[in-house]
Amino acid sequence: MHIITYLIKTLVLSSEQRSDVAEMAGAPPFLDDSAVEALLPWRPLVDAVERSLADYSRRDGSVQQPVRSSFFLPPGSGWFGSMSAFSKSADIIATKLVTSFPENVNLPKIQSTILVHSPADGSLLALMSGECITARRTAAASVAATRHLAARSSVLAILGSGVQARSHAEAFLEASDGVKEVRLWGRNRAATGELVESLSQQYPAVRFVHSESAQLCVAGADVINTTTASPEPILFDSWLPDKGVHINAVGGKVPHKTELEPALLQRAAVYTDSREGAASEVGPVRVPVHAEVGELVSGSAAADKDKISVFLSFGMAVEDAVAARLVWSGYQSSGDH
Ligand SMILES: NC(=O)C1=CN([C@@H]2O[C@H](COP(=O)(O)OP(=O)(O)OC[C@H]3O[C@@H](n4cnc5c(N)ncnc54)[C@H](O)[C@@H]3O)[C@@H](O)[C@H]2O)C=CC1
Ligand SMILES: O=C(O)C1=NCCCC1
Repeated sequence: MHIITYLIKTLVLSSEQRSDVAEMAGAPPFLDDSAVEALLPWRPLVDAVERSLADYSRRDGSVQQPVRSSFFLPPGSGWFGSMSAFSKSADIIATKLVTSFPENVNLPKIQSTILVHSPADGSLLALMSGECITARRTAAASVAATRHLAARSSVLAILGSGVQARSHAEAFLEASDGVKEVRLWGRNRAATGELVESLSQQYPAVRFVHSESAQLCVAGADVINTTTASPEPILFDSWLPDKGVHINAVGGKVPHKTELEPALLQRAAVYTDSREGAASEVGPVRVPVHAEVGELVSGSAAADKDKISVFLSFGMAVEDAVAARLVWSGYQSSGDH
């Protein structure tokens, strides 16, 4: 449904008037999260995000993406970010307006809307709810990084039990081969139990473990995904071996990466999505970046196999753009307009 149409229909008009407005032509459609979810299959998304990382890292103009602008809202509990990118290969411009309100109870803590523009003539093509895209493209970036950095993905550990925890479990199970066991630990025991139960029903062939502690969860895991909003470290250096583990560090206190103990970051080989993004948001612990994941994808840099690897995922607008392209193309060919 068109967003202007929707707003007018639901807020102002009588039922007869509503059907007249529904016929109004030319307004860009608004795709809500259930529409987006139905048009965003995992494997094409992971492939598209992986390619977007490589396109970005080439710095050849095929991706235009300024560092996102953001600000905190007084009294400091909220954050607003504006992130735009053009992707030549996806032939799209996308702008995501995103907020983080960690104290929200009845609303998602991360909320967003995406505006999709045509690079051919600048017209506004569509508006999309950004929550599903954010959940999925972030997990897709972790799967893409894991493809290039992990020796194995047989045992997966996920710290956290929220939106990103679920999307990471789904992304690995849908788009990564060889996952046999998924362990989950979350500070909120009840929410973690519910997530384990729900995933067990969704993927009956996979072994899910509700871990008693974060340390037990990560012991012996091949891939660790940290997906909490914790402002303090939840993953510690002494818990992990010298090498043979890959970590996707996704969460933290927005916008900084705060989930990993500094000693762990300092001894790991650190990778990121964007050096510029990392430089503006990494927080107080400064570590050298070995490579961007996109450089690994394109082969212009090689992974350091002698160390634990950490992918510091800050989130990039070009990931939203290629996800929005999949949704938009699916919508156009669905006949649902
Ligand atoms: N890198 C990226 O591109 C993106 C990163 N994020 C970040 O990922 C994190 C998770 O986001 P969502 O899953 O959407 O949020 P959510 O609110 O659905 O889940 C947050 C999880 O963190 C846990 N948590 C909160 N405080 C904690 C603490 N002090 N110690 C341990 N666990 C704690 C909660 O129990 C919950 O399991 C956030 O930090 C968010 O900013 C979100 C979207 C994109
Ligand atoms: O890239 C994103 O989208 C986000 N990144 C940091 C936290 C909020 C959402």
